[in-house]
Amino acid sequence: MTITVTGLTKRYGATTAVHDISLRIAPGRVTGFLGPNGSGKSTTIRMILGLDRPTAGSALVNGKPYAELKNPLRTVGALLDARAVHPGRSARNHLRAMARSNGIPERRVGEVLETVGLRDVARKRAGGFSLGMSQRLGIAEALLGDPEVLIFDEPVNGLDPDGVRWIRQLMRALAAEGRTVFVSSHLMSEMQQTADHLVVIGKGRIIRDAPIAEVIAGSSTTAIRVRTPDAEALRHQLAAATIAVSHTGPDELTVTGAQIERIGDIAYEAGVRLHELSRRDASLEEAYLELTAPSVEYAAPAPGESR
Ligand SMILES: Nc1ncnc2c1ncn2[C@@H]1O[C@H](COP(=O)(O)OP(=O)(O)OP(=O)(O)O)[C@@H](O)[C@H]1O
Repeated sequence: MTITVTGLTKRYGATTAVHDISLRIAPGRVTGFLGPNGSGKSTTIRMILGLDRPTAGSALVNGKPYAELKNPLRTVGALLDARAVHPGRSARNHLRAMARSNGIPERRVGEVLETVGLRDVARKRAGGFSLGMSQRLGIAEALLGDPEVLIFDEPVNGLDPDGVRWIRQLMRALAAEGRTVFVSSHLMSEMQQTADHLVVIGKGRIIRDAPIAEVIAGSSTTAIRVRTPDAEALRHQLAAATIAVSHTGPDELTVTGAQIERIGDIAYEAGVRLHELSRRDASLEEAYLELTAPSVEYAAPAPGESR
């Protein structure tokens, strides 16, 4: 099942939270949804879930607006920031009530409690849960209807390293089962290990919608290092091919903005001997910060720097 967003726009008075975005979020992979604070991620997710009405455009799940889905919880499972669990209710009773009112078989309650690791505390009051346990209960809710589409808004908030790794493995497993997994996060190192595809948004507009490998390769901090006894000769050849050399040492060059194969070919054709030709990939964090720098609304000066 695909999430299809077309020309989606949301205005709150004078603020345009989401501005004419179009996306196709495909099944069988984890799509990360990234963007600075206030860039419109939650607003977009709320519109996909029918919790907010678009000013213009549409957000469809399997071709239909959320409100028109026959069995919404069995189609789309979601974990949002704010969850409302009656604090006096046990996790099990809470899930049972949800299952009952949504035509979900009761055996799913035991299954999801097992999946999220809350089986042993299922009879305890949810009000006494730690942040991490509440987060797991929210995920149990999302999984309850065994939906094909899963949307997680900041799922690793408050989880310890073990919980963070568990979420990563869960999302990978859900995508491997062919489900559509859409997840927002501010944790770049985590996203780098979890997502196949990224949507980056800034000030309500799409900045990038591409496989994660492309996003990283597109960063100017992805560089190629060349070691050669003929550095000067190679530098001339690269300049002639308008390839940027960012650093030259006595027997080495650092090159940006070119494919490694191209550099190897240029060296070969010029008869330049290479002792090393290697790529240093940018981290997702570097690529992300570069992409979103113009869209950051709430920037603080760097420590020790005045504005
Ligand atoms: N109910 C609302 N009324 C007025 N403005 C709103 C409302 N909801 C969101 N906004 C505004 O819309 C913009 C986008 O907010 P949104 O919460 O979607 O961003 P976000 O990317 O999820 O941010 P964060 O990473 O901080 O959670 C912000 O400028 C926000 O102030």
